[in-house]
Amino acid sequence: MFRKTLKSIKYKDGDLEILDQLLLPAKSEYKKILDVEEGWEAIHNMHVRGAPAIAIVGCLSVAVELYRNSFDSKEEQHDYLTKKFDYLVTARPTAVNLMKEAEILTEYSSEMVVNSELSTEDMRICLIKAIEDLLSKDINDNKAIGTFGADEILNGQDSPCIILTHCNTGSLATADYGTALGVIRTLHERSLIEKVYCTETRPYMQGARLTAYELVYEGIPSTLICDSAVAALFKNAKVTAVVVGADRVAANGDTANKIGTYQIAVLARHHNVPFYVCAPLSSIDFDIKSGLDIVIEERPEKEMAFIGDTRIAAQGITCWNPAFDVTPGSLISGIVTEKGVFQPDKLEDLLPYS
Ligand SMILES: CSC[C@H]1O[C@H](OP(=O)(O)O)[C@H](O)[C@@H]1O
Repeated sequence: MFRKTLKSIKYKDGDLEILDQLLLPAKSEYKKILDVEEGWEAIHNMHVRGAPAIAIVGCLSVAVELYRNSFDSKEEQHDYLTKKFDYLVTARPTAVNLMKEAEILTEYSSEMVVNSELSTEDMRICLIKAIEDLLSKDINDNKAIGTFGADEILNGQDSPCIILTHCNTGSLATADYGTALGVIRTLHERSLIEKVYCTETRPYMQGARLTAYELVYEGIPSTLICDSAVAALFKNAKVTAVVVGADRVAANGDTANKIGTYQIAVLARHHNVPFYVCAPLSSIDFDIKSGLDIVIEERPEKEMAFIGDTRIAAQGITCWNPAFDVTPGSLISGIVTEKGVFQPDKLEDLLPYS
């Protein structure tokens, strides 16, 4: 029986399962994550994907191990945690969220090592709780992004919107509700969506397989388009705004996001369509000055040259398969975060929150 769900992550008391997104939309099956190694593999092979979901599943896979283990000292526990996160962050290089959460948790752990009032067991319990809290924090952040983004797009008007989105930034890319797709959900909750257009998003097909699945599941009026149809859409439809996610935002507002985002931003500028990046603060990397310094992951040729087990590209052709591209801040109308909407060149205003 095909049981529809949008819950990308199921977690309770040290038991972790992920919705296997390589099987969607045909199959809705959960995959157990029994340790950090399996967490790394699920992220690296994209059984789970999406910058926030990657961070949450990575951290929860550490919580799974902390649940099962006990330690002879706080120093031993800190070393264990550090080694696990050093390994996890190698699963995929572009999204910054997991790296940031790893830094925060490792810092928290080192503070507990020197806190004589805390036992080794206290430290283990505190670390597990800090990781488990990421789930509810992500959902709350996404709801705030949804509200700020919807208010920004509406700009005081109350006429239904036509929105274009790229890739998947919904419940399947986060703990729930989503970032850019969270803005769409908020507009839909206010009955202010006329139509959502989502791109297929080759080659992993996040749009056709995941975003379309979420939009249909929520009953949001929507249409799927080829990645190559965006210019024609802007020419033929009055698109109110484009909303996309982010994997890493540099200090100057340049944003790495799914491949194809940059060309949509160029087209949006040409057609005077507002273009918004929607992302939590954990996607902003103030240590990176500009998009030039963002590492862009290249995925295996097979993911581009095949659909399932069927080869679609001519034998012998080489493929270039970057998973992301960088949109310059100059093409971004605003960066929608859980703290509000910020101009790409004014992200330093977010530093007090970071
Ligand atoms: C909620 S941000 C999701 C972000 O991650 C996606 O990449 P991938 O599917 O390869 O993990 C895409 O860039 C989305 O914008």
